[in-house]
Amino acid sequence: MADTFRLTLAQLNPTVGAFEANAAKALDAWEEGRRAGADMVMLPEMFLTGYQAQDLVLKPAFVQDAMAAMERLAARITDGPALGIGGPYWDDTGHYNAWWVLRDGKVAARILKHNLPHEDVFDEYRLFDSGQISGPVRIGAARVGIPVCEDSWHPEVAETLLETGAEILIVPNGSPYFRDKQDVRMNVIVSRVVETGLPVVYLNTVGGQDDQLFDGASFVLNPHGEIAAQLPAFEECVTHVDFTRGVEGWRAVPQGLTPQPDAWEQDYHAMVLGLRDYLGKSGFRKVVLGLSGGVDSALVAVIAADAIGAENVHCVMLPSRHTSQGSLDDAAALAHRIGARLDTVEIEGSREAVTGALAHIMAGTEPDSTEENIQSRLRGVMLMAISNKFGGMLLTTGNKSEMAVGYCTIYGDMSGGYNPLKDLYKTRVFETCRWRNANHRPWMKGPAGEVIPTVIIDKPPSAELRDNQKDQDSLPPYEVLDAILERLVEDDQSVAEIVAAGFDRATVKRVEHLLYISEWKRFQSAPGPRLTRRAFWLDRRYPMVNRWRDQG
Ligand SMILES: Nc1ncnc2c1ncn2[C@@H]1O[C@H](COP(=O)(O)OP(=O)(O)OC[C@H]2O[C@@H]([n+]3cccc(C(=O)O)c3)[C@H](O)[C@@H]2O)[C@@H](O)[C@H]1O
Ligand SMILES: Nc1ncnc2c1ncn2[C@@H]1O[C@H](COP(=O)(O)OP(=O)(O)OP(=O)(O)O)[C@@H](O)[C@H]1O
Ligand SMILES: NC(=O)CC[C@H](N)C(=O)O
Repeated sequence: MADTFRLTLAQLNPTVGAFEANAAKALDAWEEGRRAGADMVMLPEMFLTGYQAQDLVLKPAFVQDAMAAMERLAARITDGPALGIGGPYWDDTGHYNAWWVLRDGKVAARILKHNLPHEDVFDEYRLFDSGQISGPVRIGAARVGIPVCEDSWHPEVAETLLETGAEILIVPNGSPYFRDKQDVRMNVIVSRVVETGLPVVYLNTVGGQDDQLFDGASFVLNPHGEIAAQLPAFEECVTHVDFTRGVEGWRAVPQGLTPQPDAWEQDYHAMVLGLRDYLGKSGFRKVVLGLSGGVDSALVAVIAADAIGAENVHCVMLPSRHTSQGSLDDAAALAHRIGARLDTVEIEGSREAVTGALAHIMAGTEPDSTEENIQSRLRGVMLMAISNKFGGMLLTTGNKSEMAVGYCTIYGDMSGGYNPLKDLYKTRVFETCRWRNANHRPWMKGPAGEVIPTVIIDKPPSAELRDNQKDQDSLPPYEVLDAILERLVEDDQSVAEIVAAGFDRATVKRVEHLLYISEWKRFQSAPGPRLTRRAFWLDRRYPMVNRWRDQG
């Protein structure tokens, strides 16, 4: 019997619901594997339907369609390697998240996911039944055991596979990104390697789906934890891994390891890919955004230029009487540096028209945030008109600090279809601008160099909705605000714990209050790429009506 086994890893980007396009990608990878003499070509979890398909997999017509597409794909897998690919499977016993092994024109095996994730962004108890643990499958000279994603996060499935004769573990994944997740995965898989003494192949999906990013970064570990292959993060890649059998069993032949990005590059790439895929997969090619001369819209414009090319980014400066010359100059400099179109639309005339029309109702009242918000909403009206007319999606720019405390105007600057900064705290916005000015990568479509003028990064943030307004008039300094928010949101700390860590109690209570009273705003906010374990959406599901406050 041959003592070699060649596995093709297809770290590819599917689109939810695009069965034929996903099957075509799988088939291309299979052809590539066949040309390379592979024994098996492997695609990620639920690749045929795209992941996560959420409640679509509760719909009989969707699953029937997917299973029919799978049978059609199977019929084409002849005279070549086996093809492993994820897709739903329903029978009389239940509804499963399955990984299908196609060979010789038919379905050779279906591996049913046993452990269903039901934390953070996952709700698979609601969507699937837990499958019986399947035994290993013989492919060429090797018996492969197949834990499906979450199955590899617990010892049980891998142990059973070892006991039933598995020689190599291959894990198809739909593992969504959060910052430094790769370290978490590596620790999990090292545990499986240590427990079983088997080589483990970890293949992840790549691409954006709504708010979630799948970062690829697939890898292969040999017994004793040696990394034999490391694929790129956030990029598609098809590669072949050879295994040879020696006296100690199968080992992957080590190959070149793609360097992995640091946390700043990970987040930046996640924001770029998240935007590119959200636009591309929803059928958009262009964006429009309000460019204020401030740091948030500057970073969003650069992310957009990197995602879809500056020629597809339409920046609009919408000055009011409170807009400083500095803001006008800074917006112009930014647009010039990235090479994007910049138009100017004055809002002063329409502001006067709106306040005039309301004058008889507002008579006797004092100016307050009402008048400030009208400016913000007029910008939304103008920008949405440009979006409607020319077809670019409006990007909104509120960072995580602002979204957390509701420091943004509903139906005003919150207007827009996607928000690249939604999960990035303001202190990280500044740092990310500096990182992008100092770094350029081949996957960035925008220009290299100092694309964001340092004056934009260094000046005190201002909404410029009234004269001499600064964010710090309404909010604690961002270093303090973000530190408190991180403890409240990411770490679920109590008020007492935060105060014990040295923060002023009144400030902590104020931030807690603002966080809770703006839940409704976030409910109505645009989606954005998930960068942390606690993004505002599926990771953190809080009620909008909530009178509880931490008394600590
Ligand atoms: N629980 C709830 N469910 C449903 N609606 C609720 C609500 N609580 C208040 N509301 C409604 O929300 C309204 C208040 O919210 P909203 O109209 O957004 O206005 P509001 O939050 O009062 O003011 C906007 C804030 O965002 C700041 N800001 C910062 C940066 C940029 C920008 C910008 O616009 O460019 C703005 C601005 O300085 C101001 O502090 C109320 O009139 C009330 O009707
Ligand atoms: N004068 C303006 N021209 C164009 N867009 C504007 C203008 N002012 C605000 N906006 C839009 O509204 C968003 C909220 O901006 P604002 O300046 O009020 O607060 P910010 O959070 O400091 O954002 P930024 O750092 O981008 O200025 C901006 O990012 C921008 O998209
Ligand atoms: N799709 C899954 O089963 C996810 C498993 C695991 N919790 C992860 O995030 O990678």
